[in-house]
Amino acid sequence: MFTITKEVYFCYGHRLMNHAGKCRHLHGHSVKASISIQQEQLNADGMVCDFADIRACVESYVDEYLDHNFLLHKNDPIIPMLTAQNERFMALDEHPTAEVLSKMLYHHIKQAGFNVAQVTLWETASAYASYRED
Ligand SMILES: Nc1nc2c(c(=O)[nH]1)N=C([C@H](O)[C@H](O)COP(=O)(O)OP(=O)(O)OP(=O)(O)O)CN2
Ligand SMILES: [Zn+2]
Repeated sequence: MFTITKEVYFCYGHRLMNHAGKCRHLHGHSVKASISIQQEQLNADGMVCDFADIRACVESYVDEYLDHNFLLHKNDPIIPMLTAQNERFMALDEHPTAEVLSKMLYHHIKQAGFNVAQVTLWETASAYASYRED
């Protein structure tokens, strides 16, 4: 089994509504997503797939939904204020944690046809979450 990994960087603002500590306040992250693709066999070019194809797939999703966006739970009371100010945000059914965001990226990449093994989202230099389906 071969596995390749591509890293993509972007940033977002968010808050975790029910967090007991500082993360319930509005704040932002400059993050790294690490996307691993696996295949039993290499293609005719000797690759699992081209790193550039992974980047294009991930960046199209990131640019549309995540990068420089504000990620909020759908029940966050700040949403009406952002709407009134014509500010950009995305309301999620789940809390915008690193776990949830790595799962969202995983599903997009899988739906695009890649044999994705795992997505890891580094939210800070010391904290990351991974999603995979075994
Ligand atoms: N399981 C999770 N825990 C936390 C998440 C998360 O997504 N999943 N998110 C946050 C905050 O949004 C943010 O990521 C803060 O994380 P933390 O590691 O506490 O950040 P710090 O830089 O302050 O931590 P240091 O220990 O000072 O490096 C919180 N928890
Ligand atoms: Zn955070």
